[in-house]
Amino acid sequence: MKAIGVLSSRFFRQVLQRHLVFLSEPPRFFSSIADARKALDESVDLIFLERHLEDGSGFDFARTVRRDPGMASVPILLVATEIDQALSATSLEAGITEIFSKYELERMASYVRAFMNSADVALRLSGVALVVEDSLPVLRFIREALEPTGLRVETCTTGEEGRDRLAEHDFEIVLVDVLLGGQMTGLSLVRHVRQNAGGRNARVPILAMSGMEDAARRIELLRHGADDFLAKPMLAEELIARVRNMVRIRRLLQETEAQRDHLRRLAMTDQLTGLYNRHYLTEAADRCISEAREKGLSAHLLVIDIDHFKHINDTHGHSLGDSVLAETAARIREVTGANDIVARTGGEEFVVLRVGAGVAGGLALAEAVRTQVERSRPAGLSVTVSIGVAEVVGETKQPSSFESMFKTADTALYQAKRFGRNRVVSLRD
Ligand SMILES: Nc1nc2c(ncn2[C@@H]2O[C@H](COP(=O)(O)OP(=O)(O)OP(=O)(O)O)[C@@H](O)[C@H]2O)c(=O)[nH]1
Repeated sequence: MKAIGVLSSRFFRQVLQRHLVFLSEPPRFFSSIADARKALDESVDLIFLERHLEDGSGFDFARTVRRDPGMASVPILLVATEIDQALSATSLEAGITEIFSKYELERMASYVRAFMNSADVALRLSGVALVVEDSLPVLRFIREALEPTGLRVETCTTGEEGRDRLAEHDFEIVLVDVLLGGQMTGLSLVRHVRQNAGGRNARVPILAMSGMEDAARRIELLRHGADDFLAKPMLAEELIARVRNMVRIRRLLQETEAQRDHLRRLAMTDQLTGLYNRHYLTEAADRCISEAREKGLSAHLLVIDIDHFKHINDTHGHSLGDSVLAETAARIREVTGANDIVARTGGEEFVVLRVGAGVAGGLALAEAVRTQVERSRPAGLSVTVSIGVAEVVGETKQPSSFESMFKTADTALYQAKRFGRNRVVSLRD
């Protein structure tokens, strides 16, 4: 961050510097407009200014800065002893960004910190921008404006070409001209992208551009899914600022969605085993069972309970008990399929719901779980499970629910425990 201070008082320079110690490079100071002008030959990100300078007024210097199109958006911060209406009006007219009293330099430091943060974010642009525009000079102008931000710019001259590129690659942002060379207009390209919901780039930010002062067309574009509109001829600074804002908003949205998905996964998952929890099971199972009924498919619900788990805990400790739970869950996962719902519903109890298996499908699955656990010796221990199965046969179309299937499977489990454990009992729901 390159800052300059155009200030006449040596004492005030020191005061200012003390408030700006967080800058990576200290500001370069000048007391005359003539010297400060020379400094503008190199790039400058921020200017501190006083009203009265050795060889003229600070306002004149601000006007000089603003006449340079490359410096149109550089913040100019005026520090003044007294702020009144006349000073504010002249400052505004001269292009000064903000006025701070010499007695509240902490407020100015906060402004500078916020500006640095936003400049940091701006620096991090990456990815590819697609520009669909049939004028080669405009394409060149956009490329030259955007590439220094870190975006790579891909260009094409017709809507058809744009549509094909959008189907093949992910873009950070799309800039589209309203009138294009081929059959497709900018509007039809915008509609194509937005109508293809769920498709690649369906939610990419779109900035429409046109030289026509046609409000109806602008509204139409925005209605069909363009996010912003820029009139030609464009200012490079405005183009960059809008693109940065759009990309930043999209990233915020993506981050929020990722956090939401993560929280959703956490809310439906059992932390110890990674299986679904009871909350998710009760929500999803009723939906699956009623779908099975409507389609005339069978459904099997298995309630799996580790035998004498209290004894395992008491003998080997709670931590080893946890390992037994996690490994038993992994063994159950090995013999179940991607369409089965597998959950841990309580301490040492697991549930599997399978839809669409044959008549003996539930029993076979339960046997597979039982033998897999027994054979694998979770955590190096001799562990067995008892399993109760509730079966709903497809063709009968009898009404059933998760609650009633769970009750039936629980009754079957109770019988399996009573008959000596390490076995499967199946009952019709
Ligand atoms: N390590 C561990 N133990 C748990 C967890 N949740 C519950 N338990 C323990 O699991 C044990 C369950 O014991 P019981 O319900 O008496 O059943 P059991 O000893 O398996 O006997 P049967 O089911 O009749 O074969 C209790 O000792 C609970 O403290 C857990 O997350 N980790």
